[in-house]
Amino acid sequence: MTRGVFISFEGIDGAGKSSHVGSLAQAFRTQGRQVTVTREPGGTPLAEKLRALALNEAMDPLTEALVMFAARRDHLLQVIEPALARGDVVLCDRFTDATFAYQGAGRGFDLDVLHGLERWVQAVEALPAGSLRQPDVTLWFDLAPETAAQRLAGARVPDKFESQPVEFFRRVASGYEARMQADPGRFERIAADRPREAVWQSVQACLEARGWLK
Ligand SMILES: Nc1ncnc2c1ncn2[C@@H]1O[C@H](COP(=O)(O)OP(=O)(O)O)[C@@H](O)[C@H]1O
Ligand SMILES: Cc1cn([C@H]2C[C@H](O)[C@@H](COP(=O)(O)OP(=O)(O)O)O2)c(=O)[nH]c1=O
Repeated sequence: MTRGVFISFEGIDGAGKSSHVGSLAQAFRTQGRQVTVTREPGGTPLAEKLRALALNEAMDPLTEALVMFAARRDHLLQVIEPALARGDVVLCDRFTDATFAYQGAGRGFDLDVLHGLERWVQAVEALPAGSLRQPDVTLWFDLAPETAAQRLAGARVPDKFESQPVEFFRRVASGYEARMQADPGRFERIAADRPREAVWQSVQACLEARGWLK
């Protein structure tokens, strides 16, 4: 049976990642793969309710981290694990790196606590004890916060995170950088400051190089 592949998309708000999720799903489907497209926080009825709270209500950083990980646990068990077990390609718009980048680096919340939550939440039955479910590859759309802010201006009504100042997103970007340093083999850094077509070529090239797209 075909092995499932778990691909996450990361980057600061406005980096341009969502534009490529649908194109990648189409590319995999064209090659005969079943694709599950999903997002975090969200992806299940419960996790979508938690998303609405996390994106719209003020809360302290620990509460925010717990809400993100609670949504993630439900999403993993209900959607991601069954899809991987079926052999699907799972395309997930954000995963745990976003919690380290936004709650950890952005809000300054304790990284040790986040590591602890990661260990609890991402231990799943399909993996041996001690291993965690992580994406097979994480596409990090890297863009200067000023450029992302220009792209977002007028594009949509900002939520709680999108209305943060440029300084916040500088910290978030440094959080992504740190996650990449800690697990370089998992990350593909995509230079997102180029026209959409050039960014798309890079996305395809990364997945071809890993043998997942032909
Ligand atoms: N390569 C690009 N160049 C210019 N604008 C872009 C590019 N990619 C996306 N955009 C625009 O930038 C905004 C944010 O893109 P989006 O895909 O929603 O970002 P994200 O999902 O990372 O928050 C949208 O208005 C989108 O049309
Ligand atoms: C998954 C996750 C997202 N977030 C934030 C990042 C984004 O600002 C927001 C939602 O992400 P996203 O779905 O990318 O927003 P949009 O659909 O508006 O492009 O949640 C966290 O703070 N922590 C997390 O763990």
